[in-house]
Amino acid sequence: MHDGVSADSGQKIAIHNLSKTYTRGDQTVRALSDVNLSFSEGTFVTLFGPSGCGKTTLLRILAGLETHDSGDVSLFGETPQQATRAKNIAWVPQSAALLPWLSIRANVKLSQMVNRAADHLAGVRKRLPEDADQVLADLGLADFADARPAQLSGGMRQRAAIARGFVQGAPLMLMDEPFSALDELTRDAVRLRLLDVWERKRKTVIFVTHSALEAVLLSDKVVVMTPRPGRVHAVVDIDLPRPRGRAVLDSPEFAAKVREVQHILRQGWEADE
Ligand SMILES: Nc1ncnc2c1ncn2[C@@H]1O[C@H](COP(=O)(O)OP(=O)(O)OP(=O)(O)O)[C@@H](O)[C@H]1O
Repeated sequence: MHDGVSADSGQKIAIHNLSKTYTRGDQTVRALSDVNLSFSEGTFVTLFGPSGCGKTTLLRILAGLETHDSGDVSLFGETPQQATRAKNIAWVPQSAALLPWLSIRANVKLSQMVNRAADHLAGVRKRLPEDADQVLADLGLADFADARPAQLSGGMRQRAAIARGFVQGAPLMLMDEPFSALDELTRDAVRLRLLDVWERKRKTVIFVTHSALEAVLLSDKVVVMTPRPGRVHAVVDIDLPRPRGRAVLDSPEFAAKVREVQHILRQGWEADE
């Protein structure tokens, strides 16, 4: 365990002294206070903590969807707004948000086509091609590529949304509790699919969750956040070997790491009391 570190580099995600206050009427909420984090490319990072600790606010700032009051964010040398304009961020939302009139394949390829068109207009180098059918197959959707979203279960639609994120070819994927609407069994299965595809592609991912188990299973680093004001309490390295399949869920090392993360979160709460 170590504190969040600050650094700035074109090869990193670097967040330095980031603060954000919301104002509603005469009330203010300090959603984020002095957040410092730094991650290298290809890291799977989870923002973990209870409701109201600023996870979504931080993710939305990284995505260029929310402003911040002070501090700096560098996404591989770009501001969030520059990265968004250059289509260098893929956003995987809580609900799949697929276009109902398009097939799953067309949904997944749409953002890829939009991104390529944007690259062409901007005169920038083409991004690495991702084979949409292969990514759909990797996520267990090969037989549903021609189906419409309404013909899929919730878990399958969420897998399609994840496939769309990978296929976009953006170097950074931001995932806002993408499994929160799924039942526990489906959630387990989709987590393992995501893990499998990510371990082969190693994109930089920042993932929001309330679940210590999910955070430990997926991540290289778990950012433990505490509320009032939202801030980083600790960054925990998850050094469990990869690839991590279903078997890791039953290992004592996994259980110990989940307990460690939960304990660190409780310490953060108790320090506030
Ligand atoms: N648009 C807004 N206007 C005012 N306050 C807001 C707004 N968005 C978030 N907040 C407040 O900022 C704080 C952090 O909210 P945020 O949604 O980022 O937390 P979170 O950790 O993602 O919570 P959850 O896990 O419940 O989604 C909370 O106190 C919340 O009420």
